[in-house]
Amino acid sequence: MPPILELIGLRKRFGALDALADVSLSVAPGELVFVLGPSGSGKSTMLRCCNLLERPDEGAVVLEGRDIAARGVDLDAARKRIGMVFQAFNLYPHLSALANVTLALRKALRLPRAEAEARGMAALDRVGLADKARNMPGQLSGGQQQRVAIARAMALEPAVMLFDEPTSALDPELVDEVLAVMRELRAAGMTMLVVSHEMRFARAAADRVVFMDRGAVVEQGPPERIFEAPRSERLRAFLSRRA
Ligand SMILES: Nc1ncnc2c1ncn2[C@@H]1O[C@H](COP(=O)(O)OP(=O)(O)OP(=O)(O)O)[C@@H](O)[C@H]1O
Repeated sequence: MPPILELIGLRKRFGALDALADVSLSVAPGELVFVLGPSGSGKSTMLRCCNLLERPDEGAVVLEGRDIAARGVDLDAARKRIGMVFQAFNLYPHLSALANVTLALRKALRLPRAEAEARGMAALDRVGLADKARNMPGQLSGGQQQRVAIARAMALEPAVMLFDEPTSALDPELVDEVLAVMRELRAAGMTMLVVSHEMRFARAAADRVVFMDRGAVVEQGPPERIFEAPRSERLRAFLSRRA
């Protein structure tokens, strides 16, 4: 099957720093690719290049067969195909859980209110929060807020979902409920690119683990190979620091 998302030769500099040195990565439909690496290795920058929140200096971001990093591409249209979930949930505090989800549907997809609400309720139901639809974010736990953010991204029915440290802002006891929702999404066939430090999740749910260091993909493979038989010295050192 052709990749749904392909990064080809991405480079990104911030001043003198090569945040991405030459990153290529392809993600197959339905695949969950887990990205790990030390702080500052370029994981977030790579993820943000996928939806052009950062514009790469060089390289292509091929989404569903089209380079969306090329000049003249309608970025709004391309971004509707990519959902993103951030470490900070970024919900509007003055809008209910349902309104946070439907706002994107009404603005981005221009759905009529009734249709947006029906789709929004279905998305909240999938993350187990149908009964909290009318709650304001302040009336939800951090884990519940992140599940609303996942519902918001998912409701757009994107081709790919990007997760940037989705559980890092959560109290430890709330992490599992968010990871469980992500596992269900994967089981439902969603294509996911996940930057996280949750190694347990990588072992249990990733199809492939990608190790980045100093702006480059150093090593990648199935989780059991990456964790049990790392090949590069840099990955071995990284894993031993985290053991
Ligand atoms: N907007 C920016 N301006 C300048 N430097 C930046 C910018 N964004 C990222 N960087 C730098 O680029 C490098 C890669 O950052 P990035 O956030 O992609 O790393 P990361 O692997 O996601 O790190 P972490 O695990 O700490 O989130 C870092 O040295 C960072 O300081």
